[in-house]
Amino acid sequence: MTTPEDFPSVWANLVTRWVTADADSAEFPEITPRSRSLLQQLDPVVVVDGIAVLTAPSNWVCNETKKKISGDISEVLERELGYPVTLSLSVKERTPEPAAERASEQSHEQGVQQGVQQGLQRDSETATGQEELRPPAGKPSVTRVDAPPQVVAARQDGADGDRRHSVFSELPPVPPGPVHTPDLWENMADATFPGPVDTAGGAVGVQPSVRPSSEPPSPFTDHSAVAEPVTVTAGIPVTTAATAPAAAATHADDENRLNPKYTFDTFVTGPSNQFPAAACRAVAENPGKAYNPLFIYGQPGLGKTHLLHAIGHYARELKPTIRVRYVSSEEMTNEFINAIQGGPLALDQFKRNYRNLDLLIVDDIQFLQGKESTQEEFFHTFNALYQANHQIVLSSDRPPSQLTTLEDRLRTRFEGGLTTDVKTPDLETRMAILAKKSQLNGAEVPRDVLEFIASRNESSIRELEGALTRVVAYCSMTGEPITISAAEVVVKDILPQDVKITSEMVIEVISEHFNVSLDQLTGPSKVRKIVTARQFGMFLTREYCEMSTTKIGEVYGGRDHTTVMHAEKKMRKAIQENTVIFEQFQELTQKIKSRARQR
Ligand SMILES: Nc1ncnc2c1ncn2[C@@H]1O[C@H](COP(=O)(O)OP(=O)(O)OP(=O)(O)O)[C@@H](O)[C@H]1O
Repeated sequence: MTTPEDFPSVWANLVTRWVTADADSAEFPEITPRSRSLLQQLDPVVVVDGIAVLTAPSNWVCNETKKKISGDISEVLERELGYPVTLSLSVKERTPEPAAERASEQSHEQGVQQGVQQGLQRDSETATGQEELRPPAGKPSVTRVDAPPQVVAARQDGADGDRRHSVFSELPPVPPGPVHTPDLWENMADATFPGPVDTAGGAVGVQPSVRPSSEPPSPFTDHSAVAEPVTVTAGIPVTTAATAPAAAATHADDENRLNPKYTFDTFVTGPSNQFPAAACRAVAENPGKAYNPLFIYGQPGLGKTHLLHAIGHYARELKPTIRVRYVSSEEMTNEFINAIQGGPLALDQFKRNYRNLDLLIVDDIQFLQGKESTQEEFFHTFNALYQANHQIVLSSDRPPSQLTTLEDRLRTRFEGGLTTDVKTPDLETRMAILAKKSQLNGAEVPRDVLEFIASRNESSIRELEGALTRVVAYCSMTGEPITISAAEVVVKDILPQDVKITSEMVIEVISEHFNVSLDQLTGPSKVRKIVTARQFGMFLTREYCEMSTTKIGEVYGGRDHTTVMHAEKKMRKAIQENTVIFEQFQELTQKIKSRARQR
């Protein structure tokens, strides 16, 4: 396996073979003289968790490479390394004084850091019409982890899992001091997330969204807040809240990432979720003592994320100094890669961020599957927190026993506490949830309309919320009162029961409707029509296919999950604000659903 250390030599060897290969070589795609020159100007930095980081000497080289040979590079690297690779390409920063060697190193590191961040957060590229960089169409973006050198060394020790040294195992102790800092949300909620939006007399609210990597779309949600990876400064082992230092504690509350709308107060309980909700409350009341770890699983869209955030809020309400952090496993992986790029200080800081917590909440842990080095680090973080009686809460779309490609030692840890599942809610509960959502968003929706919507789908609250939003938006736009007949117009084709929609069906309909090919949808084109079609496709897939943003990104040409999140956010907003888009959306939905019924 290629380690991050090996990557520069692997790259050098690859480039040499490629540029000297015959035009009809079976091993390498044909390369033009210009592409050859581009290739030779790239510097390899690292490959971690399936992301290969390269830097270019200038913007021009960077952009040309993205345009001309990024697909070929991914393909060739994938063959060479034996697993799918996503490219992260950035411009190597220049230092003003060439003699200042250290300055140059630092700026190179910054460039690398940016490179990883750019690679991992590509939604802004889509937003601004810049080039995207991705592996060839149909290839997954990040599926495999190369262990960092330290981790590999630890494995070669042959020590067992518990006693293995992690890359972060030898770190300085924490100096004492208080930990509480003001809640970022308290200060930022208004600025970041608009309040209820009144559309023509209606009451369509816009909720905050803070789930950076795999946030399920709420129909009232503005997904503009894609969280940035964290960059901090020094590393420490686990300590108790009472002894942690002020200086070291700035991160915990600022970075807790709790969505203010997801509390126990806004969570509706019923037979389907009573037990997990009670377990979550117990954990918030007695972190580290009640059930540790608490593992919640269930189908997408049934409220796991909501419960996870609620634990964090309630725990902080009961004990304001508690250090809490909510993170998705994808975000954690991204931070880990950034930390590796940042060198020892950043790695130490990464460790501090996680091991200095009293309550660590990790959502969608299934995405850790296949990411070996992140798993390795998480294993040590888990042990450190657990041994210090600090609480860990995890969620997944499946029980630990079905996380088949997760390392056994991690799976065993997950199974060591309380495992509980959120089930599909009954009609009463679904109605109560919709009523709560309407009330929270200031929309007055009659009970019979709530029942009508709630009875159309039982497997995803997210989908029901989507239908509710559309009904409210439709009535606002047309000035009609919210009645069953108005709801029927909107909902009849978007929530038919017993119809399974696949991403392939969505793509077929999108291709026909916009007259774009599959290659165009999954390719790099930035032509407006194709971008619109692609964004509609991603959004509709997210709405109807119960697929994570990561999986959807893979289907659409190996794009990053943040690109999908961006598309979702944009479409959701457009549907609520623009009648033409709303109608287009209705039409597409109708076509997709009727295609699904024909199969
Ligand atoms: N019991 C409930 N009470 C109130 N809202 C709920 C409830 N269950 C689900 N929801 C709402 O449904 C939406 C989707 O829920 P959530 O994101 O928590 O699902 P999830 O199970 O984490 O999905 P995924 O597995 O895709 O991450 C959210 O807006 C959430 O507030």
